[in-house]
Amino acid sequence: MTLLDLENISRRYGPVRALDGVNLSVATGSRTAVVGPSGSGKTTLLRIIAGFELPDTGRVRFDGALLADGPAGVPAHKRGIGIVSQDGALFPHLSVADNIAFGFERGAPDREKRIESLLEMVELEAAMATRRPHQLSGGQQQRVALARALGRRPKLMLLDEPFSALDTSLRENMRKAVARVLQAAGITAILVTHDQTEALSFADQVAVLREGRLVQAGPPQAIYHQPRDRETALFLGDAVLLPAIIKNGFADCALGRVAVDGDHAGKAEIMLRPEQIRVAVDGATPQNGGRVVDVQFGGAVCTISVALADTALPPIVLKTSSVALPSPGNLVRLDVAGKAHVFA
Ligand SMILES: Nc1ncnc2c1ncn2[C@@H]1O[C@H](COP(=O)(O)OP(=O)(O)OP(=O)(O)O)[C@@H](O)[C@H]1O
Repeated sequence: MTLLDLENISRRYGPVRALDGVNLSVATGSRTAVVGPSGSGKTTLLRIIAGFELPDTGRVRFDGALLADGPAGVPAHKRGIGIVSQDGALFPHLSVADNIAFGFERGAPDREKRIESLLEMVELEAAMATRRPHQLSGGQQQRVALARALGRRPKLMLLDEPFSALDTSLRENMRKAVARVLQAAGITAILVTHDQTEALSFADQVAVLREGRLVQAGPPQAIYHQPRDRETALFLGDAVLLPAIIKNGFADCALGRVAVDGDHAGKAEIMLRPEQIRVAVDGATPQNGGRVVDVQFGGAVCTISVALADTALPPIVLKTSSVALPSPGNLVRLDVAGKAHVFA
């Protein structure tokens, strides 16, 4: 079932088209991640859903109600949509408990019990309730911000880069914790992030914006392996791009004969994710491999550049483990796993 439906949303700021005809559906109970380069319209989209901004044209439907129809709309505080921002935006002069209870309806019964259960939900100790925000770590502050937003019992939670101020390991823990909490509470979520890995691991739908347009939306695996175009492919991760001739489900390219998706025939560009190409130091011949021209040791994941035989293409960049790492000058065998993607 659809909880949120964005229909042809456009928004301009003077000459800037922040959003241009965006259509997006969000299913009840799902997690959507919105990604895109800086200035592509992510925050504007979130603010339009929250009700802090109204579209120039287009409709926002939420839970059976029309929240915005062009510049006419329901105000943010009447939408029942929660939001957690980058800095958490806690009230510095209020205790954790008072911050959390801020969202409760006036004279709410069971105040203390609800605070306690929200703290538990976001995995914070009850003893934290009396602290002030400045006495908490960044991760703890974000958990309180999430508890405060959950306290309003929203059907939809908007997460605007809520992990970006945290360091890498804490980020990952928080992302998992937030996903767990939202799932347990049955709350639909939309996350805006700059971090592609975060988007791909958090969401069951990834929406890619570019210059105010929705380029592609779909499950993370599909977006990653079958991106609409070269730009989206490179935005979401490293990619090996090769010219090829396609025939009967196979591509002839500088890596030899490679299975491809789709039913394209003729000249095309194909894409492989580097992890689809296995590097072996044994059994290499010029027909099934290439020569290592550069090795970057990186601990668990190392990067090697390989010049393919009989081609003027620049060396391809691959990832490999530090075990049996080749050296520059070695001839290596390259085996492709899975199918290459063809840009139609
Ligand atoms: N209030 C505003 N007035 C004028 N221009 C604006 C305003 N808000 C956003 N813009 C412009 O609209 C475009 C989209 O901005 P938006 O903040 O939505 O992008 P974003 O994808 O969230 O970017 P970032 O990743 O850098 O946060 C940008 O070109 C921005 O400069």
